[in-house]
Amino acid sequence: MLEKPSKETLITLSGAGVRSGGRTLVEGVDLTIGRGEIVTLIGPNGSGKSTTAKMVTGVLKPSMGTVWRKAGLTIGYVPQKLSIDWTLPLTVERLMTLTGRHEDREIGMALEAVGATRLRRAAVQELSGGEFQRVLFARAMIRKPDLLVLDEPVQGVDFSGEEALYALIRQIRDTTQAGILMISHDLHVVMAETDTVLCLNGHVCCRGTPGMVKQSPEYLRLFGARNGLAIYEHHHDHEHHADGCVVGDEHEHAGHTHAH
Ligand SMILES: Nc1ncnc2c1ncn2[C@@H]1O[C@H](COP(=O)(O)OP(=O)(O)OP(=O)(O)O)[C@@H](O)[C@H]1O
Repeated sequence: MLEKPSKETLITLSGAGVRSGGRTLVEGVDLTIGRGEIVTLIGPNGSGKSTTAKMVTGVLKPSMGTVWRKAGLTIGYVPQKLSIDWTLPLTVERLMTLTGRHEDREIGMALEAVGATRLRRAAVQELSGGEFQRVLFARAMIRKPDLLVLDEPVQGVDFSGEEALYALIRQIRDTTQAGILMISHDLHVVMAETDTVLCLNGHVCCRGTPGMVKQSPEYLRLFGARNGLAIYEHHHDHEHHADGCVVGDEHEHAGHTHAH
C-alpha cells in the first residue's frame, strides 16, 4: 500500500535564536509548520513568542541556527496591535487597502470569508474587539497566504467571541489549507485543533499535542464546557532560575520566572 504523503513543509526553524544588545532573546527553537497545520506558541511575557514569530515572518533574521522557507512562501500576518491614528476617520474598506491595492471584488470576498461583509463601510474605531480581529484576518487573507501568523488573536475578546474566532481560524485552515502559527496569551488553554504546542521561556521548554478539554475536570470546573478549546499539559524536564535561566546553564537570558 502507498504511504500517505506527509504534509508539504512550509517553514522550518532549526536551532534558531536571536541575540540583541548582548542578550539572548530566544534560542534553540526547532519548529516546522506544514500546510494545514496549526502550531501554537505559549509562554510567559517576554519568553520569546513574538521574537520567534518575527523569525518566521522574516522581520528578524536569526543570529543562530537557520530558518528555511518554501520557495515563494507568502505569509499573512495579524498583529497584536495595529498602530493607526485613531483620531482620523477610517473605514474597514480603507483599512483593507492601506498596505496594498486590491480590487473591490477581492475586498468583498475577504470580508465575506470572515463573516464581516456588513462591516465594509463601518468605521474601524467603532468595531468591537472581535469584529476588529475579523477585519484584521480578512486583511491578512486577502493575499491568499500559505502561512498565517496570528499574534494573540483572541486577546481582549470575550469567551463567546473567542470561540467564534477559533471557529473562523479552523474554517480558514480547512478551506485554504494555510499553515497557521498562533501566539496564545493563555498559558494553558489553546485551540483544540492545535497540532503542536511549543512552550517557550527563552528556549523551547516543552512541546506536544494539547490534551482534550473535555477530559479536564479542572478546566470544566473553571469555565464549564466550551467548544474548540483544549488544555495543554506542561511536562518540563528542567527548572528555571528567577531570571528565567535554566538551572545548570551558565549563560545570560532575557526571560522571566517560569514555574515548572
Ligand atoms: N528589539 C529588541 N531588542 C532587544 N530586546 C528585545 C527586542 N524585542 C524584544 N526584546 C526582549 O526579548 C525578550 C522576548 O520578547 P518577546 O516580545 O519575544 O516576548 P513575548 O513572549 O512575545 O512576550 P509578551 O507575551 O509580553 O508579548 C523580552 O525580554 C524583550 O524585552
